[in-house]
Amino acid sequence: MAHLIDGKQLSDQVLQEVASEVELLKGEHDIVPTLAVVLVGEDPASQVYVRNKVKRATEAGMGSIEHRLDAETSQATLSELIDHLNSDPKVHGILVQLPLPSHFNEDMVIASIHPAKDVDGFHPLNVGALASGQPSLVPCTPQGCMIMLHQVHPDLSGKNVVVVGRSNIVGKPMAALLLQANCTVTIAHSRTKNIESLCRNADIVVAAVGRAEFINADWIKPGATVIDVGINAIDLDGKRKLVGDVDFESVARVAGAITPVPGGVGPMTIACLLLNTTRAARRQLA
Ligand SMILES: Nc1nc(=O)c2c([nH]1)NC[C@@H]1CN(c3ccc(C(=O)N[C@@H](CCC(=O)O)C(=O)O)cc3)C=[N+]21
Repeated sequence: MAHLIDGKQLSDQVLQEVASEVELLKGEHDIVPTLAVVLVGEDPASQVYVRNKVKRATEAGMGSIEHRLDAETSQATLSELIDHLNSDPKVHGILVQLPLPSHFNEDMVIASIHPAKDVDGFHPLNVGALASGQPSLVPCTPQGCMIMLHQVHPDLSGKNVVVVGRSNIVGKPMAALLLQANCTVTIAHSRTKNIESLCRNADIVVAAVGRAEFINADWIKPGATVIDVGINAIDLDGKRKLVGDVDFESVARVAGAITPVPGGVGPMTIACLLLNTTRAARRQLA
């Protein structure tokens, strides 16, 4: 059986560090690092994530502000809210929950967030900084994956890594971070040829495709490390169950180390979001 990389436990460690930094910022600078979360529409899964983010922020001693807008909200109204949060000195981080309802231009919304408050790391300025090796605010999920990988591989140098998925929020920034850590990185996607044998040669596979249990044991080199970014709700005997992009049961038998779903990348994403918020707050001191 593969070693289980416990995201819940590791995220608790990160959150303890976050809580200490919050105490410092309060004691030495009299500021309460504060995250504003904007949720448009009623998507039930999004509501769960937002609730978790706010809960963890509170536990770490941080401030949090929730803005819920209904699904019919106009782009102009959302822009006004973001402008307001951009100029509010008590707000250090802004997260607009994605995806937005289809009438929004997501790229425009992301670009309207002040880069210094962009705790998702999605603003073009932060994307460019990461791509050119001057990372500032780094996307939370890839950042969490790197912390998990470092648990198993203190030195990632020279590892062959396949990232399955090329999204702006996971695949691309993940590849940039791995490259910075001196890995040899391949990004695989729906048009990739021989994707299975490609993965089978990898020391590390990062699965971020958004398809339930897509990757099975045949894709994995014995002893490889598998990071499962997927969070898919499936129906099992009439009950809602969360599964990853990896067929955990079969892959855990061949992998050397694997992250579970739930309790893997998800909690690390939230911990890194709050870490980014303290970093943003500290930079805004200057
Ligand atoms: N601007 C933006 N930034 C995001 O970071 C962002 C987003 N939009 N939209 C949605 C996705 C999804 N996401 C998750 C974070 C934590 C868990 C998490 O902690 N999941 C728990 C299980 C939670 C449950 O039971 O449903 C776990 O994996 O153990 C899941 C999903 C952040 N996202």
